[in-house]
Amino acid sequence: MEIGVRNLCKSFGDQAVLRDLSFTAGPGITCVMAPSGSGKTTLLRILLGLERPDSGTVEGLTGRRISAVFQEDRLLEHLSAEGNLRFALGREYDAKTARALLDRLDLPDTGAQPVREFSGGMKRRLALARALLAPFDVLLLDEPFTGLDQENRARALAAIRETAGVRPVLLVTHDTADAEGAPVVRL
Ligand SMILES: Nc1ncnc2c1ncn2[C@@H]1O[C@H](COP(=O)(O)OP(=O)(O)OP(=O)(O)O)[C@@H](O)[C@H]1O
Repeated sequence: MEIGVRNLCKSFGDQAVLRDLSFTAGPGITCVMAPSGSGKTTLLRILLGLERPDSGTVEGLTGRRISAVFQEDRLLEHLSAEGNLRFALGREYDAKTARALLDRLDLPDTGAQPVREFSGGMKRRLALARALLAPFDVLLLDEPFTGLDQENRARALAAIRETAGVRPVLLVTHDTADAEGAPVVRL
């Protein structure tokens, strides 16, 4: 399956944010390179159906389950790692599957410790784990490696690649290193 973005335009007042943006995202990772303020959040909000474009269309998302890592972690700070995953995944939560992924992401067992006591990188990895554990057809990742060192970035990228398989992933970043051979779309 693929996502087709066709001639997307979006302005706020007289500020054109997306100007005739077109691209196709096929199986696996497509990197969206976006300098700050270039409209990446606006693009993701349009893909999530939270914002309407002025013109243009998005193909391939109707009826699809989208899982996302947002620019902010959007975790429940008073809950533990497990509490966050249980809350988000409901009946889909499986302790063994979750632990295996958290191990892959190098997130140790933090027991009942609330997320507010986590480091930024730990929160980011938990947000990524939550997105990867949810059932999805399409994955939208907004700078998922923020706060991760090289080693953990590589682990996270490998986990994303393996989990997504042939399902489309839009990996939004301003770091060229994140592309690693994936097709690149520039905003
Ligand atoms: N609802 C809105 N009303 C008015 N202007 C907006 C709105 N949303 C975004 N903008 C403007 O559109 C431009 C692009 O915003 P957007 O958040 O999409 O960029 P971004 O690439 O995600 O930026 P950053 O990487 O800094 O988060 C910005 O100049 C922003 O001020």
